[in-house]
Amino acid sequence: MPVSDYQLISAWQQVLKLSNLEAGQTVTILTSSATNQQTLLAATVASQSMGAVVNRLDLPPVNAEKALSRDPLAYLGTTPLTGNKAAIAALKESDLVLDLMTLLFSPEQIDILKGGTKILLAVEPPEILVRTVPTEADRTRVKAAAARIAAAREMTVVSEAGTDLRCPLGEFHPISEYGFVDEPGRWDHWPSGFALTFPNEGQASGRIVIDKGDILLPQKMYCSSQIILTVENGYATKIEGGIDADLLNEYMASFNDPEGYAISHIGWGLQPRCHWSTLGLYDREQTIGMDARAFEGNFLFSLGPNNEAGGKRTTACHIDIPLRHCTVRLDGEDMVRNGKVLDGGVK
Ligand SMILES: O=c1ccc(O)c[nH]1
Repeated sequence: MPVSDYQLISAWQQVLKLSNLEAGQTVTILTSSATNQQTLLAATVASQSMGAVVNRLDLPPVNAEKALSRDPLAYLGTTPLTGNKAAIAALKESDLVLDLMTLLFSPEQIDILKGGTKILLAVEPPEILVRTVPTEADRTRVKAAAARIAAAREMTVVSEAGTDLRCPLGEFHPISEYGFVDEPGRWDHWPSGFALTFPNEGQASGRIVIDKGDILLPQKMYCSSQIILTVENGYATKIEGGIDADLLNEYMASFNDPEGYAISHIGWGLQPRCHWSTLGLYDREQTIGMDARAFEGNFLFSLGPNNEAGGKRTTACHIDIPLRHCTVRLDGEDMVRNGKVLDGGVK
């Protein structure tokens, strides 16, 4: 249901304060044709209320003829910034970019962050943003979980449904997503609340069972039958099951890119204000499904790119798959047990 402009402006002011926005700094709000107009208004007013110099950079949409979905996270890599030197220059000159368009997993985003610019992605509907306004406590939990991942050499995941996955770690640093950008060069996503990393290139192995009720994104569907992934040398070499497996297989085959079958990020959800059931209450195009990615105790894995963490793999195909009822271990210690976050996983 709708939130008032006052509520959304207040939420943006809290996020900008947590992001250490200072008077006189430059904020550039990145928009495109799908940008939520109330979010744009609230981000603009909140930035101005804190004394920032505010710009808006509106870019024409791209990829519509290539993507099979209108979800901005469904077709990654090229963005309206690709080859757009003037736009990139403006963002590099900004202290803070509020991305109301979606740059995720783009080489341009990585390049802009290198110069110290902060980027905050925020494209969920206003009422979801207000419900999931980040807090210092979110940052504390997520960073503690990321520190556990940074110290680990192996993540293993098992479930009663039959998941039995082994991911050697160490090649990539973990990524904390807690909803605000408090350090120069940081990217984050509001809403969020999860820690993730990437398996060492080519080393993930075992089996992943996507069980009934587990979620496929960007399909935005709860599986009604099991999908069994065989994982060898870092790639899903077989995707087997019934109609749900057929839907996933056909969608991924449409990219005609073997790199789309690589295991991408792996981690677990830590956001108590996000819920597994929320996806079923929205039409597909009303949300990008961040409740599904961040709900506390999920095991979130994905297929596709790893350039976000410094890997070489860029592919347009990106599938996020949050699983319930998994046990996630780091070097043999339970972080999440059957879908419940334990002390180690930063309860
Ligand atoms: O915030 C996000 C969203 C999608 C994704 O794959 C990673 N992090």
